[in-house]
Amino acid sequence: MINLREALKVYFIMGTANCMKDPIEVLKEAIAGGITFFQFREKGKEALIGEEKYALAKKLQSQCKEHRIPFIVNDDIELAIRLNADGVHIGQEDEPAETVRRQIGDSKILGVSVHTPEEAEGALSAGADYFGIGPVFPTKTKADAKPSRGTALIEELRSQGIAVPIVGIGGITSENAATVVEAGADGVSVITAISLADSPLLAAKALRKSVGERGNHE
Ligand SMILES: Cc1ncsc1CCOP(=O)(O)O
Ligand SMILES: C=C1C=NC(C)=NC1=N
Repeated sequence: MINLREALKVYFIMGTANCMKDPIEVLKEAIAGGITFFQFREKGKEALIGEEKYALAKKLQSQCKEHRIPFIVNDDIELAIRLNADGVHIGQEDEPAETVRRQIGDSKILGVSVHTPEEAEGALSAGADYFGIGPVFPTKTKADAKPSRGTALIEELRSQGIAVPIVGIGGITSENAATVVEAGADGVSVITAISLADSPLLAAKALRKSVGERGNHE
């Protein structure tokens, strides 16, 4: 099993809706820039479905495999199982985490979005391997995102002694990423900071640097 806390440092999430360029090219550059974890999140009105979605996911998964980067699927459990993906990420509105854990088995990674201490409690008892907490900062990428709450919940969970791996998400860039990690997150999860960057490579590099800096605060 990988060291999830380490792997969650720079967690890139994307689907066709988040890219202007070819998603395969965007992921190639993001990997070259140093992302450490990838989630295929195909959502929105023009989202691919069926065999087209599967074919793109397979190509993105093979790029991740080549560079030993965990490949996670958002929401679509069936696709994750068909691909033998490294895991899935689910929200509170999806199937209950207990059900998903049973479907994917214990060796796969289960990520859960949480917005309150109660949701965190529930996710933990369901066997979540990491939490996605956000939106930390305002974001336009997820239309139905809840109001941004900064790092309050991350700090609250850490003060309660909850040690589970956590990534912050929502409006994160290389400018504000360090504050998310300083608040107690193990890493940051981004969509547009990388997917819409002129150079996804340089964007990933800058994020890696800003997250890695926590170690240099000695
Ligand atoms: C999927 C998701 N969940 C909470 S905010 C968000 C969107 C994050 O996108 P961006 O990194 O572009 O703000
Ligand atoms: C909504 C989300 C929250 N967090 C993560 C890591 N992924 C998501 N899709």
